[in-house]
Amino acid sequence: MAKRAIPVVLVAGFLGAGKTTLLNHLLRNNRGVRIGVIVNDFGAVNIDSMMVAGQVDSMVSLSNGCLCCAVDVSEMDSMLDRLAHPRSDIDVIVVEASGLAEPRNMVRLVLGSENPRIVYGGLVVLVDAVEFEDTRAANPELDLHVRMADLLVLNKTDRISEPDLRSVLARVEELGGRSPVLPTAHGRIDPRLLFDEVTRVDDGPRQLSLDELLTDPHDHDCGDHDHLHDRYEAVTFTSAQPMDPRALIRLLEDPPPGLYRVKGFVYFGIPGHTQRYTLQTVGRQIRFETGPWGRRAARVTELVLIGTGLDADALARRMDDCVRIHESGAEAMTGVHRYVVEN
Ligand SMILES: Nc1nc2c(ncn2[C@@H]2O[C@H](COP(=O)(O)OP(=O)(O)OP(=O)(O)O)[C@@H](O)[C@H]2O)c(=O)[nH]1
Repeated sequence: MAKRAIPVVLVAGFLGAGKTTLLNHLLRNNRGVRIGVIVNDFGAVNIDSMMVAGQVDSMVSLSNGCLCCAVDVSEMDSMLDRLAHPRSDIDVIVVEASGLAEPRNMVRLVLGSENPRIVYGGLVVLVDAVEFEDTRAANPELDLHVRMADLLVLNKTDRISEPDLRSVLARVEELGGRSPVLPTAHGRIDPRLLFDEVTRVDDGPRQLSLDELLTDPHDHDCGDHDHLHDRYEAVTFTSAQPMDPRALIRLLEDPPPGLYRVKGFVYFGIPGHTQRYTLQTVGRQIRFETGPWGRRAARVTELVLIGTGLDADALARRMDDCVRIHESGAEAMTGVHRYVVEN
C-alpha cells in the first residue's frame, strides 16, 4: 500500500513569540504521532529527556522516532528529503522558522517541493499578545506574515488583561482575514488541530511509553479533560447523495471564517468520475487524490471540517447546499481536477 504523504507544518512568528515553547508542547503531547523536527537551533528544543539513539551530521535520531536537525532555511529542502525518505517512520514534520525568517520562502519551498512523500501541512504563525502592537510598529512586515497564516496562535494570553486581549484579538482577526485565531498560553494548542492521530498495531500489554510519561501535566491538571477541545470545533458531514463539484469547490475556495482543515472522502458520482476523491485542505491549500473505493465501501461522502470559532449550523447548511440536485456532466469536474494531485 502506498504510504501517506507526510504533512509539513511550518511554525513561524517574531522573535520570542513562543515557537520553541509550542514545539516542545507538541513533542510532549504527540499522542503517539512521530514528529520529525527541523529547527534552527538545537539548544532550546526539549530533547534531553528523550533517548538519543544516534547522531549523524546535524541530525539526531531519537528512539521514539523523532528526528531533529539544526539547519538554516537554505538547507531545508534536503532536510525534508532526509526526514521523508522511503523508510522513514515519521508521521508529520514540524519546521520551526527562525524568528526573523520570511515564511513566504518556506511556504514556497514546501509547496514547490518535488518530493512526492511530503505535503504542505499549513503555516502556523505565533503572535505575542503582549508585544504585538509594538513589534508590528517597528516591523511592518509582520502584518504580511499574519495575513499569510493558515492558523494564527495568539500566545502569552496569561500576560495580558482581558480588555487588552480583546483589542489585540480583534486586530489579529482583522489582519488575518478568515484565518482562524487561537488564543493560548505557553503554546498549548491541541496537536490534533495540526495533525491526525495515528493508529499503530498494539503488541499487547506494555508499560507506559516515554511519550506518555512525558505528556505535559499542565494539560491534565485542571480537572477538565475537554478543555483543549473547547478551542476548536469539528463538524462532521456525511451524505449518501453525490456531491456537486462546483458547489463544493466554491465552498473550499471561499471558506467560512475560522475553517482550518477539511479531510475525508468525496463521492461525485459523475460518469467517468465515480472513483473515491480523498480531500485534504489546510488553510487555502486544497488537495484531492483519486483512488478506488474499498470492495465493500459504500459510495458516500464523509468529511470532517475543523476550525476555530466556526458557526457549525451555518457550515452544515453550506455543506448541505453542496449535495448535487441536478445531473452534471464531466465538465463540472474541471474545478476539482485543478486540485487533483497524482499519487
Ligand atoms: N508568560 C508566558 N511566557 C511564555 C509563553 N510562551 C512562551 N513564553 C516564554 O517566552 C520566552 C520566549 O519563548 P520561545 O518559545 O523561546 O520563543 P521563540 O519564538 O522560540 O523565540 P526565538 O527562537 O527567539 O524566536 C521563553 O522564556 C518562554 O518561556 C506564554 O504563553 N506565556
